[in-house]
Parts: sequence; structure tokens; C-alpha cells
Amino acid sequence: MELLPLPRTGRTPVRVLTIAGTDSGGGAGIQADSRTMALCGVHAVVAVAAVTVQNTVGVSRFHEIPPDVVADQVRAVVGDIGIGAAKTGMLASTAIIDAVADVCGEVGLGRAGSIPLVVDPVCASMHGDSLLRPDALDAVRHTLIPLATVVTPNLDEVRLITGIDVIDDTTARRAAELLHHLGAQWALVKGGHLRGAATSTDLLYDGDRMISYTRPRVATGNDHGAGDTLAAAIASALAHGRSVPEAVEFAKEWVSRCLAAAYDLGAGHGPVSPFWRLSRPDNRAGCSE
Ligand SMILES: Nc1ncnc2c1ncn2[C@@H]1O[C@H](COP(=O)(O)OP(=O)(O)O)[C@@H](O)[C@H]1O
Ligand SMILES: Cc1ncc(COP(=O)(O)OP(=O)(O)O)c(N)n1
Repeated sequence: MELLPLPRTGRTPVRVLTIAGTDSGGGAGIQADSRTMALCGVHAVVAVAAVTVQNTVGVSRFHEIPPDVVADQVRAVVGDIGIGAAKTGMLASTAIIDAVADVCGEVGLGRAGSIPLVVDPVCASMHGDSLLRPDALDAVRHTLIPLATVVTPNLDEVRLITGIDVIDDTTARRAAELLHHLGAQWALVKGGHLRGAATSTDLLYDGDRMISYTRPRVATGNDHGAGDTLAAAIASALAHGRSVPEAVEFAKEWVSRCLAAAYDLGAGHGPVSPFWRLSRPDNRAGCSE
């Protein structure tokens, strides 16, 4: 696997924005995004959309940030710092999605702009706790997804957004087509929730090419934050100049290794871990000049 280059000491790294929720347990959300980005040689900038009260066993409540404060965080960092890509995660409500869509248009984020945007349409945690108001699903379909350079739903999100129950390759293809039809430039249907399979396959579609990414399934219950890690790695690779298919190829291998390196934490599901990169002997070879 060709790792993304780390910046030389004192050099300014590429920057990626995450617009998402925080996870007090540190496993998913902005915490997973920032950790992933750091280990992909990226300086993470953030727009907090919600604060969750969460640990390894579930989410007990969340607090929504006022939509104008979310949008102002985006304006503040994009204008001053500049970014090479962005991703969205938990956005919680229609009002926040609308504010994010408006500011994305204003600063040139998303498929209609010049800065690629990865949309992870987060609806619920792995424990089944809601992270999106039910009345916001229409805004996800018709406001958020049309902004996406890549949209990355898991199979529960696919069911909620498209009504398609993905059980095999045929239904995954139908779902990818429908997500593309909703307006995403690329749709990535993630297969992580097909837990009985020996492999884990994600399907990428842009209206023309249907590309499959398959890795052996990692036998672990410590898979908290896998979706965020994948989307953050895609955004990082895009910021480093990779194409969408190349970025997904990189991120798929990255998340597989993070699943293999996951650790126990608390009484529930531990987080996937990017710390394996810290002990790679070839790390310096990945440094940009
Ligand atoms: N046990 C596993 N082994 C290998 N890959 C997995 C496993 N679980 C999830 N993945 C991969 O991790 C990424 C996130 O998957 P998924 O679990 O579907 O999303 P989410 O975390 O959003 O629910 C996808 O690339 C998926 O294929
Ligand atoms: C604040 C916050 N954002 C997103 C999630 C969901 O994380 P994700 O990596 O998509 O998946 P799971 O770990 O829930 O499978 C979250 N829990 N909290």
C-alpha cells in the first residue's frame, strides 16, 4: 500500500475540513476524522455541528449547534486557512443541512464547486441510536446528496435514503444507481453491514463506471468509527491529489488495516485504530519533499 505522504517538519500540510459531530468516547465523529487525517499527513480543520454524549455502548443524547454557528466555522477556516477537500458527518437536522448547503455553495465546496466534498450521510450510531432527526431525511436526499463529490452510506443509511434493502451485488448496484440519480457525482455503497460474508465489498458508481473494492472481512467487534475513518481517508487522499477511484482504493485498504489494529475500550465496541502507521518503518519514505 502506498501511504499518503507526511509533511516534513515545519512544512504546512494539506488541509481537510470535517463538518460533523463530536464523540465524547473518542471513537467516531470528529475525533476519528481528526486522528485519521493526522496520520494521513493532513491538518484537520473542523466545523462542529453537534455534540454527542456517547461512549462505547451508545449515544445517550446530543446537542445541536446553531446552524449559523456551523456555517460561520466553515467560512472562518476556508477563507483563512484554505482546504483541499472536506467531508460531512453527523449534521443532525434539516436546519443544519440547509446552512451547510448554503455555505458550501458560497465557498465553492462540493461537486458544483472547486473543492471536493465527501458526504457521509450519518443517520444513526452502530448501537442504533439516532444521530439525525427523522424529518431531516428529505434534506439528506434532496439538499445534501446533490452536493456530494462522493456519498458514502452504510447499508442502514441506504435503506433509509433509497428504500432498497441491499442483500447482494444486484441490490447494491441498484442502490448505487439511485444514489447517483439523487445527484451525487460518485456513490459508494459500503458493504460493512453484511456481517455473514467472508469478504467486505464496497461498490463505487459515477453513472458510467461500477467499481468494486473487496477485502477479507476482519473478525472484530471493535469497529466503531469505521465509516468515519473511511470517509476521512477518502477526503485526505483527494486533498493529496488522488482521483476519486484512487482515493477510495487507498481508503478501503486504510480502513481494513485500521480494523485489524482496533483495540478494546470500555464495555462496548472499541474503535478502529490508525496508530499502526506510527510504527511503520517506511514512514519517512512517505514524506513529501
Ligand atoms: N469487519 C470488517 N472487515 C473488513 N472491512 C469492514 C468490516 N466492517 C466494515 N468494513 C469496511 O469499513 C468501511 C465502513 O463500513 P460500514 O461498517 O459499512 O460503515 P459504517 O461504519 O458507516 O456503519 C467499509 O469500507 C466497509 O467495507
Ligand atoms: C458524532 C458521531 N458521528 C458519527 C458516528 C457514526 O460513526 P460511523 O463511523 O459512521 O459508524 P459507527 O461507528 O457508528 O458504526 C457516531 N457514532 N458519532
